[in-house]
Amino acid sequence: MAAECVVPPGVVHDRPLVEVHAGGVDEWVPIKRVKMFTNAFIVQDGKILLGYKKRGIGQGLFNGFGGKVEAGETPAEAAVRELREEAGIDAPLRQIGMLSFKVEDVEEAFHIDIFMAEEHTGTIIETEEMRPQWFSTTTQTDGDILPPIPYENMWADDIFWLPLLLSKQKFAGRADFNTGNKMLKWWFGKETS
Ligand SMILES: COc1nc(N)nc2c1ncn2[C@H]1C[C@H](O)[C@@H](COP(=O)(O)OP(=O)(O)OP(=O)(O)O)O1
Repeated sequence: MAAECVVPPGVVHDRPLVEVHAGGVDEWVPIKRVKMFTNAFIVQDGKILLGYKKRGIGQGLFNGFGGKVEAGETPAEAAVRELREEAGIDAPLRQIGMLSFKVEDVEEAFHIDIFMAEEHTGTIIETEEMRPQWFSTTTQTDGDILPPIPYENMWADDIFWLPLLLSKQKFAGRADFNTGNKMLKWWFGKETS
């Protein structure tokens, strides 16, 4: 019999999920309030566009392009706006994932809708917030020009779910962090096809 899949509190999903990675301490920290964010990735021609965050949350790390969902916006509208603001481009974004993060001593949990597109229009530019850079999504060979995805310089959760995004599998998950950005407990799952 298949093991029961206990989806953590705060993880919003329409369809059944199967566990892919889980670990850490026994209990989830209770979530009282949630703040909505977006994060968007362009994946095309064997490469992924990431941005080096120059300020604010996640400064000094590479991430997708995104930010807070503003009043009156849908997450999809916010994702398009943030991609344009942070990288100067437009893309036919579609939602591929949902993540919930609770950081110790931060009252509001992060609810982040994750988007991706396989094409874009416009010229990629460096902005006040982000320095965009392409990375290779393929197995490295000596002839590769692009560097591999810099997981060592990204949020600790990314290595658990970014491979699901790259293989276009819908996913959801949660991680609880301490104030030093160390993951205390985590769970990531993908939709059953
Ligand atoms: C805790 O783990 C996280 N992992 C990942 N992969 N991404 C995260 C994590 N925590 C936050 N993020 C993402 C969510 C957003 O895309 C950004 C933060 O957005 P920001 O605060 O920069 O939002 P803006 O509206 O752009 O902010 P400004 O007020 O600076 O314009 O990080």
